[in-house]
Amino acid sequence: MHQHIEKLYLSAKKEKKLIIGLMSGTSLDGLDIALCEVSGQGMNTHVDVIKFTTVDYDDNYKSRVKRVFAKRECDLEEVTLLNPWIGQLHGEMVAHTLASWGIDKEHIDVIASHGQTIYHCPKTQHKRPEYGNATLQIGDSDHLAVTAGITTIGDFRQKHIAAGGEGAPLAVYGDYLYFTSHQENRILLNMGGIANLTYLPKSADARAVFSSDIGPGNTIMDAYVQRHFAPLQYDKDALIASKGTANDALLAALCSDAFFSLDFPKTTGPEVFNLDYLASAQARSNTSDLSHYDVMATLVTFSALMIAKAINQCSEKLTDIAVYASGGGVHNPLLMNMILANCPQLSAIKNTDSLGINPDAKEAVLFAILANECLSGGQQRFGNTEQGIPDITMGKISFCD
Ligand SMILES: Nc1ncnc2c1ncn2[C@@H]1O[C@H](COP(=O)(O)OP(=O)(O)OP(=O)(O)O)[C@@H](O)[C@H]1O
Ligand SMILES: CC(=O)N[C@H]1[C@@H]2OC[C@@H](O2)[C@@H](O)[C@@H]1O[C@H](C)C(=O)O
Repeated sequence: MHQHIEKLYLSAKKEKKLIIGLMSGTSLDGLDIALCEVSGQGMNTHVDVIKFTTVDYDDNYKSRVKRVFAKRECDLEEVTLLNPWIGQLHGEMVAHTLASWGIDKEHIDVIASHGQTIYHCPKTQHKRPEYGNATLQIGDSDHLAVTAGITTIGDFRQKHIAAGGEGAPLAVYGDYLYFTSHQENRILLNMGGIANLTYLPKSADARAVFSSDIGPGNTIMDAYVQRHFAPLQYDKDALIASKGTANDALLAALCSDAFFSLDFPKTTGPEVFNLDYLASAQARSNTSDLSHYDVMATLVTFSALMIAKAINQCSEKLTDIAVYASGGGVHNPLLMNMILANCPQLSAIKNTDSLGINPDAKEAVLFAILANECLSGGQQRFGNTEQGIPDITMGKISFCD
């Protein structure tokens, strides 16, 4: 037997594994690295996040990725060069982080790598009947594995599409396995660049759960701040938006996109919700001369209203429901207060800290759970392909030499 297959086989049988979950999201802020001790599988999965950090991307990374990120047209040579370059960079980031934690790579069973999404394109978006759903993550895991010297499981989204899904949100798998409660109905809300939610009724009926993207979380706000308030990268603590007033006409134009009328589950990305989307809404609503502060106030209201609408749609069927938030949006007080104000059935929105997972680490933990399922799971049945949850094992395995 090949030594790597044998090592993986032994890892798969272990009671507890050390898995590094990696997430590089649509905000391009940094690489989230979660060192997780994972035990069990399926509904018996247990995760302890032993260490967590975000390694910030420098301007060089951001500007290189932005040349191709969410762009319909770009230089194909650039994409080809970025694919190994990001994989190597992520490998170096993991190696440096492990060294700073004083942890030997030999103790790590596998890395679970999301890669960097550069284009997401479900059928509802491209509307070309000859093609199916599609998404592209780069930062190839062979390069990551060789650089870090650790077996890496990556490219999780393609199997989801191959089995009939849109390649996202994959959150439903981890959320169902880790956050399902028999005591309360839950919504897990994540607000990164794009906001999404997972609906987890306490019946724990796998055919009733689903995850769906909602629309923008921070992505348009971040892009606007980067263009008009450089060198700021985002509206820290909503200091900019708090100085403005939301404009009703612009808000109505922003909320009118057909995406918001589609049923759950659905997916989207910065390919749709970007500065061009904002400019078009401003042109249609005659609000192109609004102050930057008023635009920011409108954008945060837009995100909050669409998120609240999605929560309200989920809670229609259930009277008591608890919402647990994660992602960088939890740090935006204006966003959080506006969501709560528009969900009259909720007395509070907690964050996933209260369920044992740091809200900034949650997506990286998800990929550690998916890697654990790839190695030791595979028995969980959702019976729910039409809700975007095919019963599949995701991830491709890259050995380190
Ligand atoms: N203190 C803060 N105040 C306001 N916003 C904040 C704060 N901290 C983080 N954010 C927002 O959170 C964003 C990062 O969120 P996160 O890391 O969850 O995104 P991501 O994982 O890249 O996105 P996605 O989940 O869509 O892939 C920042 O770009 C910023 O907009
Ligand atoms: C294609 C892609 O990278 N989508 C991301 C993005 O970021 C949030 C939202 O859009 C979600 O659908 C997804 O990530 C999370 C981790 C998911 O798949 O659940």
